[in-house]
Amino acid sequence: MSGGPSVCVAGIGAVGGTVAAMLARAGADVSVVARGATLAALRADGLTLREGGASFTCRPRAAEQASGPARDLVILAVKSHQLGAVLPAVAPVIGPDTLVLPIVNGVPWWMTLPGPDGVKSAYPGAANLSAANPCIANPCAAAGPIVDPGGVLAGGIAPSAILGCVAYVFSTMPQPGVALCARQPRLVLGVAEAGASAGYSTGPAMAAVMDLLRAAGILVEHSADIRSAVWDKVVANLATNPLSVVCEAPLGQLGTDEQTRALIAAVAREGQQVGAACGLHPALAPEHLLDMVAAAGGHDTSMLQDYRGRRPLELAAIGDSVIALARVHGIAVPVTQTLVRLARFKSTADREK
Ligand SMILES: NC(=O)C1=CN([C@@H]2O[C@H](COP(=O)(O)OP(=O)(O)OC[C@H]3O[C@@H](n4cnc5c(N)ncnc54)[C@H](OP(=O)(O)O)[C@@H]3O)[C@@H](O)[C@H]2O)C=CC1
Ligand SMILES: CC(C)(CO)C(=O)C(=O)O
Repeated sequence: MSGGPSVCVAGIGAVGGTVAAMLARAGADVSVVARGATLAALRADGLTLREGGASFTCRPRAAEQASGPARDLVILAVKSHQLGAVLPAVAPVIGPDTLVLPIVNGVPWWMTLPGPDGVKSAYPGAANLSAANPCIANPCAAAGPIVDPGGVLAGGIAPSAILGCVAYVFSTMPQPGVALCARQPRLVLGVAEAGASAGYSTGPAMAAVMDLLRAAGILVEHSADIRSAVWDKVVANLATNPLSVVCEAPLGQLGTDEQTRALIAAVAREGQQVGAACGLHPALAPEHLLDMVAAAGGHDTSMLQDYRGRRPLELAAIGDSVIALARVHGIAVPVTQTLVRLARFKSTADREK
């Protein structure tokens, strides 16, 4: 990345709106991909970020389809199940030197996870990936088809371009084009693909992205084991997001009530067992997770925001993928399954009314 970095942010909701505005405020050349009411609001009134008592408005170039020269950085900030559909809108600005930063919850499509036999199985992108990149020996066999149906993402984004990312963000979008950020966003970044040790050179470019994000006011950490860092966040979301929908309660309430604390701890333990069986090293102790949840106060999880907005829930990447991996490894996850089922029932039943 040289000169002024150019960034395209796809998905201007709570997270994309926050990050795009922070980058624009720091002087980056920001363009955005948006649609519908959000696109109309961006064109009419620009993008506004509210944090603390402050408000900042910028006017990034906004379109349904990105165009122009390849960008230094493309940020994907849509729900996991929306990634496949948004990819064609940003593909024209992903060049050979573009880095792609997905700020997305759940088990990521790029994550390599061996099955119990350590052998790759029928993951749709597996054949292509392995031919293009011999380092990807064991794509996430059980979760791949769930988080990347048809292998669209695996086939469309070079593994070496992807920056692994874990997002600790507390944002909402109360009206189209207006992002509300409750506390300073924190991102953990790491080389996503399995081939770091085999000559991929995302290191210096990743450092430039980290500097850019820091200059924008985001807390940025590096993880040498991004897959385990991702798993900690998967577990946190698994333990709180479906439960937040079932209870229709903000995080702080879930983290202080004895009944819901017991459920959070039970799901966290199940999720950690699955991660450990996948060869990961989850480090987030259930007690620490409970403290974090209790400290989150009145914030609604992104899944509860979707439920309240009558939008589909991100249950595939956050719930189904973990349940599928548990099945492959022969691990029982009864509390997780129950909460995922209840959240799905509740959201589907409500949307059908
Ligand atoms: N909100 C939060 O605080 C946190 C969220 N996350 C994760 O970050 C990711 C993004 O979440 P969040 O920002 O909350 O989600 P939002 O639903 O608020 O934002 C997603 C945005 O992407 C847009 N979008 C989706 N598909 C397309 C498309 N094809 N073309 C153009 N725009 C599109 C949506 O538009 P439309 O409204 O038209 O569908 C929406 O504006 C998720 O994985 C979430 O779990 C992680 C940490 C915290
Ligand atoms: C729990 C939280 C807010 C943490 O960043 C999150 O990831 C979400 O809302 O989905």
